[in-house]
Amino acid sequence: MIKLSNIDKYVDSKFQRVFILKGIDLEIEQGEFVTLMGPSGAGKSTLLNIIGLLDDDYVGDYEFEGEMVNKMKEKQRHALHKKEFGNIFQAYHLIDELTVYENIETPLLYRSVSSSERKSIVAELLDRFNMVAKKDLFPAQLSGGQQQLVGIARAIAGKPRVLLADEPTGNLHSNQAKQIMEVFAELNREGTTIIQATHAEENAAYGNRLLEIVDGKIEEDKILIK
Ligand SMILES: Nc1ncnc2c1ncn2[C@@H]1O[C@H](COP(=O)(O)OP(=O)(O)OP(=O)(O)O)[C@@H](O)[C@H]1O
Repeated sequence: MIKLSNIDKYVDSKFQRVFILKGIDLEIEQGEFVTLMGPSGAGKSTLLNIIGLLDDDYVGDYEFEGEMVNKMKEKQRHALHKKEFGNIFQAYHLIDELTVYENIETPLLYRSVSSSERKSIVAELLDRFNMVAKKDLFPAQLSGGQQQLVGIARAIAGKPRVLLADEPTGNLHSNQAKQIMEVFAELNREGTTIIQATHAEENAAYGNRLLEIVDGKIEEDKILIK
C-alpha cells in the first residue's frame, strides 16, 4: 500500500547539509499496525508527515497504492490526503469554539457529504465512543482522554484507510492511554492501517510491527508476535 524508496529529507544551512531522514526504504501493507519508536528528534514526526502527504519537501520515491505521490501535483496530493488519511495529534488540535458534535462533523463539510449522511455518521461515532451526552460541550469542558476520543472520531469520520497518530497518548494518564490504544486496536481489526509514533513501550505492544528510528534511519524493523 505504502512504499518509500530511498527517502532523504534535509535542511541546508550556510555551511552544511543536515539530514533529518536518510535513505528510508519502507513498505507497509494495508491492515498493518506499525509503531515508530526512537529518541526525541530521530525523525518520527517527519516520517509520519511525509507518509500522510503533509510534507512534500523530500528526495526519493513514494508510492501509494501504485501511484507515485512525489510526482503528483499539489491538488491531486491534497485530494489523496483527504480521501485516504486521518491524522491524530498529541495536542488534539480540536477547534475550541466548536462543540464536540461540530468538531466531528467538520471534515465531512469539506467532503461534500449530504447533511443527512453527516448526521448519521456523527451520531454513530458519538455512540461508538460513548459521547452522546457530551455532544454539545466544548473541548475545554472535556477530559484529555475524551478530547482525544473526539480527535479520533474526527479523524475517522471520513473513513480513511490509513490512520496516522503522532504521540496520541502523550498528554494522557495511563488508563486513558489504554482506552485510546484499545480503540486503535479495534479500528485495526476492522481493516484500518495504523501508523503511530510513540515513546511508550506499552503502546507499541498493540501493534504488529515496530520500527526503531535513530538519527533519521530505520535502525530496526521487527514483527511483533502477540
Ligand atoms: N523544517 C525543519 N527545519 C529544520 N529542522 C527540522 C525541520 N523539521 C524537523 N527538523 C529537525 O529534524 C529532527 C527530527 O524531528 P522530528 O520532529 O521528526 O523528530 P521526532 O522523532 O518526532 O521527535 P519527538 O520524539 O521529540 O517528537 C529534529 O532535530 C528537528 O529539529
